[in-house]
Amino acid sequence: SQLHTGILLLGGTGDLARKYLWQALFNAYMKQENTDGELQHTFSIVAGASSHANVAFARLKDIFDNNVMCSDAHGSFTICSSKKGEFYDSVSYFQLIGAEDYQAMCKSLENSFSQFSKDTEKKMIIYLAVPPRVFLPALKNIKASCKISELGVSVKVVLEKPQGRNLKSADELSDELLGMFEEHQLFRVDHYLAKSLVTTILPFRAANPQLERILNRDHVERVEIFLKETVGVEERFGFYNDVGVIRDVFQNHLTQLLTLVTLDLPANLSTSTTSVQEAKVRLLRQIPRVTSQGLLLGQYASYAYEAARELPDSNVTSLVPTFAAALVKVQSPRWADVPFILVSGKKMDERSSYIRIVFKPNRVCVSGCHDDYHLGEGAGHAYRSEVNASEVTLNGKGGQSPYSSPKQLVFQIGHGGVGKPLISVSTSLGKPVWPDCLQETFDSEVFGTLKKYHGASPDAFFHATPVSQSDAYTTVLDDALQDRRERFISTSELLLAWRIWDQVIEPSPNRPPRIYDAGDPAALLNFEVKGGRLAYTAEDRDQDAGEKTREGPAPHLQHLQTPASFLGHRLVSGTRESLALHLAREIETAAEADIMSKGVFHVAFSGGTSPILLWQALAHSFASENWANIHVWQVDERCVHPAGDFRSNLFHLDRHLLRLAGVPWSHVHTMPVDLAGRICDPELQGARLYSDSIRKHVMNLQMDFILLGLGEDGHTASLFPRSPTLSADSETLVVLTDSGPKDTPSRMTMTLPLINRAKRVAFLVMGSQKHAVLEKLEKAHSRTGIVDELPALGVNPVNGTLTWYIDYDALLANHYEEIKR
Ligand SMILES: O=P(O)(O)OC[C@H]1O[C@@H](O)[C@H](O)[C@@H](O)[C@@H]1O
Repeated sequence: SQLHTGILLLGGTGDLARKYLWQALFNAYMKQENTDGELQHTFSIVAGASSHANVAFARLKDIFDNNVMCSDAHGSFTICSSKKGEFYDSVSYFQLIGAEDYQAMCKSLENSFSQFSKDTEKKMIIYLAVPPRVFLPALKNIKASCKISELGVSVKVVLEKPQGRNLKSADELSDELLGMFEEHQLFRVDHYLAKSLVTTILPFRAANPQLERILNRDHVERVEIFLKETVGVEERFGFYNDVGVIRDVFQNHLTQLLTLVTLDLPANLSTSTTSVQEAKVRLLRQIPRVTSQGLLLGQYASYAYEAARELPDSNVTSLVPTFAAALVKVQSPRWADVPFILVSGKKMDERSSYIRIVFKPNRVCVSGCHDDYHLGEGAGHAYRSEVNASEVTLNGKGGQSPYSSPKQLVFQIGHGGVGKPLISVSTSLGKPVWPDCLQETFDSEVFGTLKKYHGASPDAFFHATPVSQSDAYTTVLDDALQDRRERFISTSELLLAWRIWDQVIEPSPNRPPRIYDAGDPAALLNFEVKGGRLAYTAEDRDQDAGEKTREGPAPHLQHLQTPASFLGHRLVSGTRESLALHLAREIETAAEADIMSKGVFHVAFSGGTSPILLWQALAHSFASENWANIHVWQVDERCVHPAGDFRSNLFHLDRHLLRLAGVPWSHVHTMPVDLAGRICDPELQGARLYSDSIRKHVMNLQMDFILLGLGEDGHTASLFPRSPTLSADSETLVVLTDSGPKDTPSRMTMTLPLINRAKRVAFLVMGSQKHAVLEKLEKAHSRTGIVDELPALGVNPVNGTLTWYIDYDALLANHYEEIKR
């Protein structure tokens, strides 16, 4: 008999298709080639996207050259290479924009199906690897234009995430989809379910009834489900900034993993296709919604800085979480009160994804307790069913006590320093039965030099690795081709999973994420489970360990000797993130001292992208009661409408500091560049008005802290080379200037005499593009009359201090790049 499958891949030139789907399609194509079975299975493949065919084919060619590979599994390399050519030639492409494009595409599909006889079974897969806003319009067009069901073709739709933004929108989307297709035609992908190790979880459980008997509240202390990544958002800001970590991985991957270890096993796993989905639905119904008490959020320190470059128009970056930890409960007789701790983050100390089931200690230790397992501080206590002492350590391997490890069952899904995905069972739990899909393993290839694995020696476990190491998308496609639904998400599952996260999904200024440094050397994210709550263990400020790492270079740079001064003034250097945290800390200390002695602190900020990290650090760590005594000023401002123009310094200051920190508006002194809608009109004397405010509020015209930046041409504030404003007399505090780069708005700026009266002045200089100008300053600074060329050299506080904060990129440029490598 014969089977023909037409695959329509929408988003065929996109990121997902490039990274995974074309390879998976090619694997499926080769698999059919290698099968000598009776069934003759042929494919036709149509790709669709919004780009013009010329552009699309160039991309497809590039994908086939660089991303689609022949491997050992494909047999002879020469044959495989020629098959790859054949496969590529068989792909047709359609630019899909309007209805007529869909009609042309459908015609071609219909033609390819009509070539087959009545006896041929015909199937079609519509794979939607496109942003969700395209799902419905694309499907409606296909429904309207393609008459394939009339040709006896059965249709399946494969959908990627995210499906909705919250419960309501997911519900609406599902309604629309179910208006067009039957439930059994919808294949919602969660690629985690198709990871090789994850596919073995249920068979492993079924093969081990003795373990199944202890997978319950009487025996399980807690379950940790972790997905830690070392990468940041990279080139995906457009997607991620709208989504955040909870929508990105909690609602789907982590929730799904939770169901796999907790669902009641269906009686016969292999015979039923829907019973796993049904068991998951029963389980999901027993999970109460996650509340804000059970949730911690974080954002890596350079996120807003990077996002501001990628998405200059967005104003929500400050609250988007890139890290979260959540406490989930399953209110069933089997699992009630067991804490499920779900954690995921970008830019973490290691890449690792796993489910770790920690069993309760079952012995009472009276003496020699150092050999016994315990969770928290103080040995000697034994059986502990409460979780209030369980601290979850995110920084460093496994975060165990120095004592011997607990009994545990670990599903190491990926990475974590081990060479293969593994199921690992503490030897003290007895030897498990490995079903056919797993094979026992213990070799140096797996553990390399790793001494500790989830807090114990690797040989304290029995380990097995999946026999099949297929990549997830190959499995996804294979399942869809074979109509296997158990690893896809049903509509009920999807909606129940959204329900769990619905209350905590929207970022809120009342719950700003904690800012952490990449890799979190200060262990700022470790937390405790206290009753029904999660709480960070480390204070954001005042912690010794944190202090050290914030001030010193990152570990791999410890041998890096940087000078202690620059141009005769104090120099602080570090990575971009550590520098921002350090400077924030110094501003806080200065503010606390001044508020204590005179009740007020006047700080003036420059604009640009460099201070964003600093503002973030200040907004999230600075005690809110202090803001009541702080006045915020602007060093300079561009002549644009401040409210909606991202060129405005105030716009960024507001987005990353003022609105988050709750600075009282009466203390925010914005430069009056917009008076009654007239922008920097000299007649209205905005500069004089700002000078008057300074005279009114600031004793002796002495600002307590002025933050300056440095331009590549040597400018600072808005004092540009060869500008008449450089020779302002000591009574002129603020001026309008149009001496900046051509074609940019003119500006309002503080003058050198005002800046030089300040108590503390800081230059913040970040990025390798600033290296050359720093060298220029060094060479020129002892020359006289140079300020006109390099205005930054005119900054010399008369009675105050000057500190240079320069990040490694700016200070060391290429040399730093080499060291990092
Ligand atoms: O562990 P994997 O397979 O690399 O998957 C993790 C990825 O999963 C994706 O679904 C998320 O959108 C990404 O943000 C995340 O990086």
